[in-house]
Amino acid sequence: MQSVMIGGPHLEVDALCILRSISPALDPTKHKGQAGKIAVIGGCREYTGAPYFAAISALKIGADLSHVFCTKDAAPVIKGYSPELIVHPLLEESYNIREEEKTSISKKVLDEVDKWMERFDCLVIGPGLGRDPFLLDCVSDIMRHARRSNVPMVIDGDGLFLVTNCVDLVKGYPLAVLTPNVNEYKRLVNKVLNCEVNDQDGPQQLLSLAKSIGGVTILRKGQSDYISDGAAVRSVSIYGSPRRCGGQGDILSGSVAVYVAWARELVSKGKFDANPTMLGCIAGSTLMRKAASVAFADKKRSTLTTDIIECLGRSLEAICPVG
Ligand SMILES: NC(=O)C1=CN([C@@H]2O[C@H](COP(=O)(O)OP(=O)(O)OC[C@H]3O[C@@H](n4cnc5c(N)ncnc54)[C@H](O)[C@@H]3O)[C@@H](O)[C@H]2O)[C@@H](O)CC1
Ligand SMILES: Nc1ncnc2c1ncn2[C@@H]1O[C@H](COP(=O)(O)OP(=O)(O)OP(=O)(O)O)[C@@H](O)[C@H]1O
Ligand SMILES: [Mg+2]
Repeated sequence: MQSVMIGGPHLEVDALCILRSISPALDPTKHKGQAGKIAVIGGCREYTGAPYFAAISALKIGADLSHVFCTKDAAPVIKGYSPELIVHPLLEESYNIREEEKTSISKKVLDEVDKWMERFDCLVIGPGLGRDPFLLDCVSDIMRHARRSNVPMVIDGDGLFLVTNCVDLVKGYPLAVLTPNVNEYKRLVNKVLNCEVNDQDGPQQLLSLAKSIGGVTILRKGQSDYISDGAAVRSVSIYGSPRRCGGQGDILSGSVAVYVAWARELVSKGKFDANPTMLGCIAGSTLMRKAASVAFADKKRSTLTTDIIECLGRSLEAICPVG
């Protein structure tokens, strides 16, 4: 069993070693699906880019199948971005339904999503989800079902808005990963720890937050990404770019989802002695930051999220050649 050193007394980890150890070889004996099946739950009338960014990033990193569960308005738009994605127009927003049909529709949404649930190796909940109360209630039920099926879930974007207002959805669930940005982290600390973010001892506060929620892994995004499961704290500072265009967190959520799925399989086979969600966050963050640096080297100030997505493949190849 390879007990990968995921950081000594200091917090920085050997991120490249972990990324190489988790990235699977392309095994000719494997069949479609075995390299990972990811589902993004997000995409509404207001946002269609974020779920696309998360889902296509998962595919470009190496998942075999990438699904998007979104609202009927968002589906044709996201389908139009790419034939590679399997887009399910199943979610509903309040403006589109009558009060008296809410119960039947939320049951129908849950039944439809549930038909797929067991097949997924990791969910990404929140990119471009929006904040419609009815939609968020349906997603809450989907999360409860995912927990019962032991499906890992990366919570990002408006999924963090949902979880911050209802922490019990992830409380005590070790397969939950939260990926807050600066705003989302501040709101989570305010709500759960009932205090302000204190960067005098940021890692300790992050560890307390993860411990207080119980079991979850939190990836606090920033100039360095800090990661804690309530037991340990690690950081990833390698690579990265000074460009802060919107959408990079969506790439990260798709990247972490694939790596959590791959790490979980290796840990279940006894090949690693570490928390798969910690490993997945370290690897997912490293690859996203490498791709951002490669894209920035080329596009500089005009670097966009779509440029970074196009650099995912060559960035992984540079670190972990497919041979
Ligand atoms: N191209 C796209 O489609 C993109 C869509 N995105 C999606 O946009 C949505 C919002 O993401 P952001 O990164 O902008 O979210 P933020 O939480 O950083 O900010 C959203 C806005 O809402 C406010 N806000 C958020 N939560 C609040 C709360 N609880 N109380 C009061 N004000 C609050 C913030 O101050 C800010 O003005 C997410 O679903 C995200 O996935 C982003 O990922 C960027 C790219
Ligand atoms: N100041 C920074 N310097 C270098 N890299 C950064 C910096 N801030 C964030 N990052 C990197 O960019 C990634 C995305 O973080 P960001 O804070 O942009 O997420 P976000 O706001 O959720 O993005 P999105 O617009 O997709 O919602 C992080 O994983 C982190 O590695
Ligand atoms: Mg975000």
